[in-house]
Amino acid sequence: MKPTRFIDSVNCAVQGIIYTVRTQKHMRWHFLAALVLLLAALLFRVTPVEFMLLSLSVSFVLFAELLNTAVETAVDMITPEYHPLAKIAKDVAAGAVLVASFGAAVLGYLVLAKYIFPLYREGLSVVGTSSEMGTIVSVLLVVIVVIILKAVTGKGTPLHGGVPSGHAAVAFAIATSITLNTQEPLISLLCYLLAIMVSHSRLLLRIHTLREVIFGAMVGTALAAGVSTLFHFVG
Ligand SMILES: Nc1ncnc2c1ncn2[C@@H]1O[C@H](COP(=O)(O)OP(=O)(O)OP(=O)(O)O)[C@@H](O)[C@H]1O
Repeated sequence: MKPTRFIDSVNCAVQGIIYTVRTQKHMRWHFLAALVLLLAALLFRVTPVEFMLLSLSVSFVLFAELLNTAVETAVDMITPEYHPLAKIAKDVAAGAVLVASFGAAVLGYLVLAKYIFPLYREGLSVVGTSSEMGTIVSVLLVVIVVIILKAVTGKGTPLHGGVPSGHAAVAFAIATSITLNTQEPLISLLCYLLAIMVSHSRLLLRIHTLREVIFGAMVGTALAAGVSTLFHFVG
């Protein structure tokens, strides 16, 4: 039955939001990100203008995801079978979510960077700045540990498959070493982004499972940070 009262219309709108949260895992991630952003805004006591910008970007992402779900549902109602036009409609709607999310990430970074960076530098000073020698040692150590682990588990070759992912381990070790060498948050962020892309490619090529890649990333990060801490306290 069509709603006639305002309160019934509001109820329908809330039901739409609940349906999206229940059925779309991306919406649940967006809500989680919104919660984290809200807590960060409270914690760092951002200015009213900054809060307004953060709220706008979060609302825009949620708005785009709701529209995406509406488009998907309408398309499924018209044609549950594969259709090139259905694909275009769904891909464009998903593109809208991607653009909104990217914009929110850039805005979140620009607003929160000045609050987070000092804490970030303080945290890094505990581990210490990696020296040239420390960087070389940690990358070599990662390669050796990966080969040993692959030999012990009996799966994969040094460059292909097995536990853990050597590419993920080395990529994360390099990203960690660069982070400790430069102590520059943006450079660090970009390096970890590259490490994630390298790791993701191993999943796409079906050479490693998600677990192997995550384990590799953890081994690489832990060894690079560990070697740097050792050099920091011994040197
Ligand atoms: N009927 C269809 N015809 C052609 N392609 C389709 C059809 N249904 C889905 N697809 C393709 O599959 C993709 C995912 O569509 P789906 O309906 O499964 O959305 P989803 O898994 O909720 O994805 P998201 O919310 O991340 O966009 C679409 O972007 C589209 O490329």
